[in-house]
Amino acid sequence: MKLGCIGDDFTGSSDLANVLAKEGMRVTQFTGVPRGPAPADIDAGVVALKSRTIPADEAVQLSLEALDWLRAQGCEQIFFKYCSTFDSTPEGNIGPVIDALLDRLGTETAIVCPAFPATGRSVYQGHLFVNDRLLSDSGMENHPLTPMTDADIRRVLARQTRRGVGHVPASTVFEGAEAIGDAVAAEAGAGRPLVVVDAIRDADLRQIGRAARDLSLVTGGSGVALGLPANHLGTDRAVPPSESWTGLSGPAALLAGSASRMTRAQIARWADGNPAREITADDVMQDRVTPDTAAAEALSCEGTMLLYSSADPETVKDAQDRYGREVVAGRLEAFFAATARKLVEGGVTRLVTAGGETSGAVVEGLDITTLRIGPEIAPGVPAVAAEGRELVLALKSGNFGDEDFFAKALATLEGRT
Ligand SMILES: Nc1ncnc2c1ncn2[C@@H]1O[C@H](COP(=O)(O)OP(=O)(O)OP(=O)(O)O)[C@@H](O)[C@H]1O
Ligand SMILES: O=C(O)[C@@H](O)C(=O)CO
Repeated sequence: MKLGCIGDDFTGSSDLANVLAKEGMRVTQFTGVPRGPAPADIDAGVVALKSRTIPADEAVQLSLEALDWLRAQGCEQIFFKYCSTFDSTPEGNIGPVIDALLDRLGTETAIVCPAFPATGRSVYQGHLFVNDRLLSDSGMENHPLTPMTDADIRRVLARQTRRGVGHVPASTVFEGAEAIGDAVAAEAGAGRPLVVVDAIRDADLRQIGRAARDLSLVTGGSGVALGLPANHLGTDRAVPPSESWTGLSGPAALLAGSASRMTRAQIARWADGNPAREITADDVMQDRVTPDTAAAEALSCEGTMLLYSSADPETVKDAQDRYGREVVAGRLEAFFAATARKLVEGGVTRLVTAGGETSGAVVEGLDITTLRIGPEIAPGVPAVAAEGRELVLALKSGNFGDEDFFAKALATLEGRT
């Protein structure tokens, strides 16, 4: 294995694996740090952690365990994947994890680049945009767990790290890999080794990837991984996942715990003509709906049932105020994990989950250890197959996909691409 990756959530990890697979790498996604060795025939491994919103010291600990395992597998370069909207709290976990990885690697410099133009996320003058909005005005300011109220990534990161934060502006990025490499080195030399690099197009990301060839640690959204496979692979490219994917037919179910704008629009589209059942925070907190009853309803309905807790920001905030943010999130995630288990026991072979935390809870709840990467359903969302099981999934980040994502995902999971 040449490229070792650590993802801070499960949807983000499959987003990254998708980019690497499309660029010709043989990639496997692991749930947490594997106990045994990696398969011998892979170019990249993505260790998916559920570390985005846990306490910073726990995120650091898990990330270091992942790093140690990846280095033991012979990885030459480490990639730390976080969200393209830089989801984090003022305490972290992005800064503390980067600091710890650099310390353990015995090096100082890392690129920081959340840009992912295919999904509208660009970094310009150190500020993160979602389409034509600053991050802080994109809806992310209302995120249930990591509200993002500052679009200046340099400032956000500076609050989380003990290292200096530098910047390479777009004007330098447009000059290409050599200029980027020189500018990164100059920032590091000036005591600012965590270097936020502007990127607005895939072409920029490819140049940044070339410039990062000799860095032990690269960090960012999946976009900046676009340029990395070329550094590691010769002409020996894997068969594209779309060509080897067969999919599975059989019963399906949709589970949505993301409160993001796009997921809510996707739910509205699906619910217009298909079975859909809202699970409120009160339903779960007061045991009015249990995994048994929800799964039984989904398994017995005509068509594919969508179970969703997703709600508008006011409703989510109201539930958080009454029950506590972590408590309600934890109970809902446990509910979806247990429901997924019942659904799979009941014969479901295709499962779509929306929301990073929700997807992480479901994958862990299903005891899936290894995921094979299939074809792309939407930018940032591949179909994936649970190794050794009759189960295919789509783990969708909250804001990814367009309004008819659920229908598209079910078709791709069935092999109808
Ligand atoms: N009705 C609700 N009330 C309170 N909390 C909720 C409600 N519905 C979902 N949540 C919680 O909000 C969190 C949403 O996070 P999740 O990562 O699943 O979605 P997301 O942040 O939109 O996705 P992504 O991280 O991929 O962008 C989860 O912890 C979930 O349990
Ligand atoms: O980078 C992104 O936006 C996604 O892969 C993600 O991490 C959302 O949870």
